[in-house]
Amino acid sequence: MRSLLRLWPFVRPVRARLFTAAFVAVVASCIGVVIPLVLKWLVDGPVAAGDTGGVWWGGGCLLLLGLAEAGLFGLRRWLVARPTAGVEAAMREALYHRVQRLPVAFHDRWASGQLLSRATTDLQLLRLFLVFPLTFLLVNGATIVVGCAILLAQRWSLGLVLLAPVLPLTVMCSVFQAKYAQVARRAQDQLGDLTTVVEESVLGIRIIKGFGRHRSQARAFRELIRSVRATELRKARLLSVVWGANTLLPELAVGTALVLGAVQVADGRLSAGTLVAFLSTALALRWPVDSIGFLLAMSSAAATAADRCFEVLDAPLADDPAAPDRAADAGGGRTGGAPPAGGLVFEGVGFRYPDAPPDTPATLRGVDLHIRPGETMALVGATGSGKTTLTALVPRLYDPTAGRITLDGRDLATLSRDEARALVAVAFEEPTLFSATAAENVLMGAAGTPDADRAAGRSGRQDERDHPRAARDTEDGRDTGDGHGDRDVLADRTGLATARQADQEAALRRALEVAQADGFVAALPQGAATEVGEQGMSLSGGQRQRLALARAVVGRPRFLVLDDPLSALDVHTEALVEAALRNVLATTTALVVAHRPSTVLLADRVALLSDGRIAAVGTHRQLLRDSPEYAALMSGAAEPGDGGPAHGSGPDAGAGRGPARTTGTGPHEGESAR
Ligand SMILES: Nc1ncnc2c1ncn2[C@@H]1O[C@H](COP(=O)(O)OP(=O)(O)OP(=O)(O)O)[C@@H](O)[C@H]1O
Repeated sequence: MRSLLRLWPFVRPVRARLFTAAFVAVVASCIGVVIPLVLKWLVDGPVAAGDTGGVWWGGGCLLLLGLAEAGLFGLRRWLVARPTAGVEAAMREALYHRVQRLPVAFHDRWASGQLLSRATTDLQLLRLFLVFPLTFLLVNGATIVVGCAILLAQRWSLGLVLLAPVLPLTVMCSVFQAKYAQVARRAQDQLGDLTTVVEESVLGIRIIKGFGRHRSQARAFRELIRSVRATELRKARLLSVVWGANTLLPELAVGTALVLGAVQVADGRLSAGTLVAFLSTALALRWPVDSIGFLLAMSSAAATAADRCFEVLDAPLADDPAAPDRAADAGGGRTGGAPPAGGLVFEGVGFRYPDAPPDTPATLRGVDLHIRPGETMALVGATGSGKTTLTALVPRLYDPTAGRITLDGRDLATLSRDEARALVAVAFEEPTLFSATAAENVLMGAAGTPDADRAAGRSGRQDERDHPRAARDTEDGRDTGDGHGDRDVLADRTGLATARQADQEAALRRALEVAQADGFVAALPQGAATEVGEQGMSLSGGQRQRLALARAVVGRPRFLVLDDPLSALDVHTEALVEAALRNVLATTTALVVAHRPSTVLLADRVALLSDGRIAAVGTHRQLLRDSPEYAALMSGAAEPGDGGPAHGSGPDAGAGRGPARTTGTGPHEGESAR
C-alpha cells in the first residue's frame, strides 16, 4: 500500500475536489443509513396510530432522503471524473517523459510491451482506484461505523450478533489481500509480455507472412494467452472466496438477528418499528460490506500497477549534465599540458555493455582515434567488432566506461546530452521513421525548430536512438534552428513565423536534395506533407534510409555519424546519394561505418576496428597494402579509382576483385543486405 501513497504528488493538485467528492459520498451513504430511522418512526408512529397524514408525511421524507442520496452520489461521480482523468494524464505524461529520457541501456533491457502495458493498462487501473476504491473504502468504512453505532444504539444484543462476523472477515481479507497482490503482479507482468508479442507480431508481420510463420506465432501466442487466462482464473477464484465469505457471513448474522428480533417482538420486548429499522439498517450495510473484497482486489491491482509504474519512474537517468567527478575522471587520462585536439578524438576509450556477462572482454578496449576537423573517417571492421557501439558513444547514447571522447576539444563527458546531440547528427543502418509527414520526419533533425519540436511532440514517438539534434551552422552565419538573431528582434510575430517557415522549407529542400530524396518525396501524393505511415512502412527501405539521411543532415551538423547509411540503396541511388553526401561531408567532421569500398571511398581515411581495438588507420590504399585483415575484409570487392564512381572497376580491379555490390559474393555483401 506504500506504493499507493506515492501517488500523492500526482493527486495533490486535485486533492480539494477528491476530498469534496469523498465527503459528499460519506454524507450520501450516511443518508442511506438514516432512512431506516425514519422508517422506524413511521412504523411505530403514524402506521401504528393509523395516522394517514403522518404516513404521507413520512413517505415524503423517505422520498426526499432517497432523492438526496441519489443526487449526492451523482454529484460525487461528477466531481471525481475530471480530476482522476487529469491524474491519469499527468502520470502518463511523466511516464512518457521518463521513458524518453532513460538511457538506451535501459531500453536494451526492457521489453517494449512491458513499457506499453504500464503506460496503458496500469495507469487505467490507477485511475479506477482513485475513482472507486479510494473513495469507497473510506465511504464504506464510515458507513459501516455509523451503521454499527445505530444498530448497537437500537438494540445492542442484536447489534453484537451482527458484528460477530467482523473478526473472521478482517483476518480473511488481510490474507486475501496478500495473496491477491502476488497474483495481480503476475497477471500484469504477463499482460506486458502479451503486449510485447502482439507488438512484435504486428511490426514483423512481413517476416511472419514471408516465412509462413503465422501458425507457430499463433501457437506461441496461444500459450501466452493460456497462462494469462490461468492467472486471471486464479484471481477470480480468490475473489469469489472472499466475495462469497463477505456475503455469506453477514447474511447468516442478519438471519440470526431476524429470528432473535422476531422472537423479541413476539415477546413484546421489542417494537415492530425497531425491528424493521434494525433490519433495514443491516440491509443498508450489505453493499458496503459485500463490496469490501472487490474494493480490496482493485486496490491490490492498483498497488501493483503503481509499483510497476514507479519501477520506470525511479529508474536512474544517466548522469546529465555530466557529473563533475565523471568529467574529472575523464580528464585524468590526459597527458601533459597539450591543448586538446580539434575534431573528434577518442582517447583510450573502453566500453562494456551493462548487461554483458562479467567474464567476457569489453566490447571496446583502449580505442585511440583522431578524426581531424572537417575530415571524414570510415570505420571498417568485421561483424561484431564494435563499430555500431563506437558510433553510439558519440551522441552519448551510451557513455564510455573508460577513457574519453572530445568534440573540438570539449570533453563529451562535460557536455549535457542535449549539448552533445546539438553537435552531433546520426543516421543508423536501420532507419527509424515516425507516423508523421515526410517533412516532419526530416525536420526532427533540425535542432530547436518549432516545427521540429511540434513534429516530435505530435508524433510522440521521438526516440533517443534516432533523434539527431543537429547543430546550428555558425560558420557560414546561416541558421536552421533558433539562431535567427536580429530577425527575432525586428520581425513581428507573423513575419518571424513566416521567416522561420521559409528557413525550414529551404533547409528541408536542401536536406532532401542532399539525400537524393527530393524526387520520390515530390512524387508522393501530398509531396513532403504526405504521412509516411507507421515506421514509414509506406516507403521502400531505400526511401526510408534516404529520409533518415536527410534528417541527419538537415541541421548542418558539426559532427556527423553514419552507420552504414547506404546499405538499403540500389546501386544507382547509392551513387547519387554518395555524390550528394560528398558535399555534406566536406563541411563536417564525420565518422562513417562502412562495409564496402564504395562507402569507404567517401572518407579521407579509414580506421580498422578489430576485436574492439583500432588495429590500423590510413588511407584505403595504405590499408589495402599494409593490413591483411583490411584487405581480407575488402576482398571480393574492387577498389574503384579515387574520387571516381564508387562502383565498378578501380585500381584494385586489376587485382581481380569485383565490386561488392555487383558481385554480391564478398563477405560483406551478405551483411549489407541485412
Ligand atoms: N545492447 C547490447 N547489449 C549487450 N551486448 C551488445 C549489445 N549490442 C551489441 N552487443 C554486442 O557488442 C558487440 C559489438 O556489437 P556491434 O553492434 O557494435 O558490432 P558491429 O561491428 O557494429 O557489427 P555489425 O557490422 O554486424 O553491425 C557484439 O558482440 C554484440 O553482441
